[in-house]
Amino acid sequence: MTAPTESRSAKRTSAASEITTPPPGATVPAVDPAAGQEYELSDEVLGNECFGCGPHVEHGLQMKRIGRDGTTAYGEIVVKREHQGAPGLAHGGILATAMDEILGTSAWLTGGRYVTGRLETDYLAPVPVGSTLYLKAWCNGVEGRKAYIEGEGRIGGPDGPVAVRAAAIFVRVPMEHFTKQR
Ligand SMILES: CCCCC/C=C\C/C=C\C/C=C\C/C=C\CCCC(=O)SCCNC(=O)CCNC(=O)[C@H](O)C(C)(C)COP(=O)(O)OP(=O)(O)OC[C@H]1O[C@@H](n2cnc3c(N)ncnc32)[C@H](O)[C@@H]1OP(=O)(O)O
Repeated sequence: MTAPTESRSAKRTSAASEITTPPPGATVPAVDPAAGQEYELSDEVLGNECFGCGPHVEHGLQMKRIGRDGTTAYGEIVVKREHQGAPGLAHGGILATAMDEILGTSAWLTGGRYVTGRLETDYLAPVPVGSTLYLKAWCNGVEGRKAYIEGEGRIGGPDGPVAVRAAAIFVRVPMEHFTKQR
């Protein structure tokens, strides 16, 4: 019989796998003022029908972008009944969506237009319905069209317990990526 071991997620301090860890030489771009402009405009420009951040999407996450520092983005959501999986607890897919939204925000802060290519999520603690999840995401590096972004969600506030961690590759796309589908 083998001795019980600490859970893998408890030992890990980052959600990033080999795939979502930037290669040597990837750099974090200095913030382009134009990217900041997109960010300030985001509620007006995209915050309409977005499930993640649209302020009027009734059962959406209505994530609020509450701050930035360079390419680091801060946000928060309140977990609603409509976001449940197990009774009284947030659905894992909803939490992944919240992470996608805040990580995507950090990617856009690097100065390009990005879509999610790969998203990895670690769930560390259950998130009760009614709680506020405080979200933070930062850029670990950009190489070619790929931005390597990481983040976390904490229950109750910026110093609350970490409930979710995520790491992702966002891929830079031209504007036509969005316009040609319509
Ligand atoms: C999204 C918001 C748009 C609204 C715009 C308006 C205003 C914006 C204002 C503010 C925005 C603020 C925040 C945004 C917030 C949230 C974001 C939510 C994001 C989403 O919810 S977005 C939806 C889900 N997302 C998709 O719908 C993508 C579907 N997909 C594709 O459209 C293609 O698949 C694509 C384009 C990804 C690549 O296709 P492609 O042909 O252009 O390029 P290619 O395949 O060559 O990949 C190039 C390099 O990326 C590597 N690569 C690609 N995929 C990878 C993977 N999975 N794992 C590891 N590496 C990967 C390759 O390995 C290669 O690497 P290398 O260069 O080293 O060879």
